[in-house]
Amino acid sequence: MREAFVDRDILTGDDEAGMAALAAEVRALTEAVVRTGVASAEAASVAAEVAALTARLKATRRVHPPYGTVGESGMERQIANPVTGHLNPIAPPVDFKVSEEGIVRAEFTLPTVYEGPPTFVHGGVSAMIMDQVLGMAAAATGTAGMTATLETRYRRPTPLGVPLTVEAKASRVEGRKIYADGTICGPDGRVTVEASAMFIAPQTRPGA
Ligand SMILES: CCCCCCCCCC(=O)SCCNC(=O)CCNC(=O)[C@H](O)C(C)(C)COP(=O)(O)OP(=O)(O)OC[C@H]1O[C@@H](n2cnc3c(N)ncnc32)[C@H](O)[C@@H]1OP(=O)(O)O
Repeated sequence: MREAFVDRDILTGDDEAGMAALAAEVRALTEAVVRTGVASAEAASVAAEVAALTARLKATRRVHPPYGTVGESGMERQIANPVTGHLNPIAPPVDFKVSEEGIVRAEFTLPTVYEGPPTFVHGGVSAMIMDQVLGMAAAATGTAGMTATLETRYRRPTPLGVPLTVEAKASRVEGRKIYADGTICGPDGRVTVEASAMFIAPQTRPGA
């Protein structure tokens, strides 16, 4: 996976904060779009203004999304990650903390833009969040890998607009394979989603 980390611009301090503020506004815009009740003429007028803003941002483009400065983990931070990335408007974003025991945990609330069944979270969104938290739990063993398998068991509908808890931990490492399990719980503490995944670490090249 190391190759994925080369040739990235690294944002620091004010630059990262400015881009995060932009992403937060676009996130709010996205939620406003799916819930707005304005007439179509007003929607068309707003669309023209948004197109002008998009053109301003496209005036300068990076080859790849940037990373943030190296965190306490010693790893570059993927600030445009679609789950955790403050720079990515499609990320909720979810702020994970990793304990010394390797438990990865976050509390988060998902707005309407992630709706699947009426008033509940889309199952693919839950799977995406689980993939991320399980991957981070695997990485907490000291070895990150690519998701090879991801099994989700949807026990109950996951509600929108209320605090949810997600948690994961690696269960074992077998050679290049790292196994992890996790859950999403509703505000009542009951499990809504269980997931298990297996990650495969990159093959070590001779001399690498
Ligand atoms: C702090 C950082 C936190 C990061 C969190 C990130 C979370 C998000 C992670 C992702 O979303 S990654 C994106 C989704 N996953 C992919 O796109 C993976 C696509 N698949 C691949 O790239 C390769 O198939 C893979 C790297 C998974 C494996 O390729 P390899 O060439 O390294 O595997 P290889 O053929 O050498 O097989 C090694 C072992 O794994 C087994 N294996 C390989 N792929 C498998 C698979 N898909 N399912 C089950 N077993 C698999 C294979 O049978 C074999 O078992 P044995 O050693 O027991 O013989």
